[in-house]
Amino acid sequence: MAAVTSVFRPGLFNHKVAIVTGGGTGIGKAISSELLELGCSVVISSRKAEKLEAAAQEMRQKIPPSSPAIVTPLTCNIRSEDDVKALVSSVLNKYGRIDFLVNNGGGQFTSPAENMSSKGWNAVIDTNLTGTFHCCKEVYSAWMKQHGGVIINIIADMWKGFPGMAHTGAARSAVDNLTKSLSIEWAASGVRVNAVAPGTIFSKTAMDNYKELGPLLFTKSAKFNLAKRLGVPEEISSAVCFLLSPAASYISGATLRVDAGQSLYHSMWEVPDHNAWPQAPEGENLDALREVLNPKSKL
Ligand SMILES: CCCCC/C=C/C(=O)SCCNC(=O)CCNC(=O)[C@H](O)C(C)(C)COP(=O)(O)OP(=O)(O)OC[C@H]1O[C@@H](n2cnc3c(N)ncnc32)[C@H](O)[C@@H]1OP(=O)(O)O
Ligand SMILES: NC(=O)C1=CN([C@@H]2O[C@H](COP(=O)(O)OP(=O)(O)OC[C@H]3O[C@@H](n4cnc5c(N)ncnc54)[C@H](OP(=O)(O)O)[C@@H]3O)[C@@H](O)[C@H]2O)C=CC1
Repeated sequence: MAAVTSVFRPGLFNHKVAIVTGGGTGIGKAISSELLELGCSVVISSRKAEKLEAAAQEMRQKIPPSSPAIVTPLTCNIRSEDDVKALVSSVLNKYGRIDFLVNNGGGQFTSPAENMSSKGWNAVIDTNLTGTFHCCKEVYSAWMKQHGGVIINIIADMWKGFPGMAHTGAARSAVDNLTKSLSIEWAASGVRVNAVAPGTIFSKTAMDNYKELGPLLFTKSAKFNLAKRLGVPEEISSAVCFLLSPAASYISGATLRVDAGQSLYHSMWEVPDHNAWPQAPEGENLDALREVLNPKSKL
């Protein structure tokens, strides 16, 4: 299979250093691979050491000889502040700098809100909101406050609510807002903070997260955007690389929707037909509406 090649200039990120959470799979793997190709050393980080090591091995094979970049796998559960502190400290000990942070690690399960346990709700909020906060805060305090840098938060298409995944919708909306707050608070340190909101992006790992429901969820979702197809992780990676690059030097506090217009289009969530809604108030407008709906009716 042909390798994807970055549209950006080789050497664009030579000698820069990035942390990409969830960097060993799906979207994070595409981002890490593109950064490595462009000369940026990348620390890929998530909870499972074996998975990370395998991903790092695969990435090493693909770094072009012209790139000075190194990939380092380091485990970290972003839900734990201590883990995040240890990660940032290890990166600074090894590389002496952190130019970019990509908060990509995260996820959720599908469930109607009424069936979510408090533990399940908290797992998703802790991962996607608090985990992102931990990483932003630690990288800022330990490095970017003095040296500047760029942070990208990966969120989701939660603009019209997120039925079936209400926990993640709430967490990602919060991260959208956090992105704006941090961009203002940290501007004077030369830190840009932006977010990317992907549409439905296919990767094997993303689909497998939903077990037997995965293939149906992803295939069904393909028609709910203007492209009439699913996105792939490389289409998120190029947007992230743009926002990290000097080409985005005047962009901060923004969220870029990379969703082929999915968020403008209709939702895949069907509201069943029902008669449970309160009736409209009687009056001339309702009478006129009845006439339109049923012209022969005697009102
Ligand atoms: C077309 C549809 C998709 C469109 C949008 C796509 C968006 C994507 O984000 S795709 C990427 C998907 N990838 C992931 O979600 C990967 C990361 N996800 C996770 O790690 C989990 O989903 C997590 C965030 C919930 C964390 O899980 P875990 O580490 O196992 O958490 P805990 O062991 O601490 O306990 C969790 C607690 O949460 C509840 N729970 C977890 N999974 C489910 C489930 N499948 N169904 C119902 N409930 C679940 C449950 O209460 C767990 O507690 P216990 O019952 O005691 O185990
Ligand atoms: N694919 C899609 O359609 C969309 C994805 N997104 C978001 O994009 C991001 C990447 O998802 P995608 O690549 O598609 O799916 P993946 O399931 O492949 O990636 C999720 C990554 O997050 C890591 N992760 C999960 N929990 C933690 C944690 N507590 N600490 C550290 N790392 C963690 C996982 O690694 P490990 O389990 O080893 O910790 C994994 O590498 C996620 O935040 C996802 O929710 C947003 C919108 C749409």
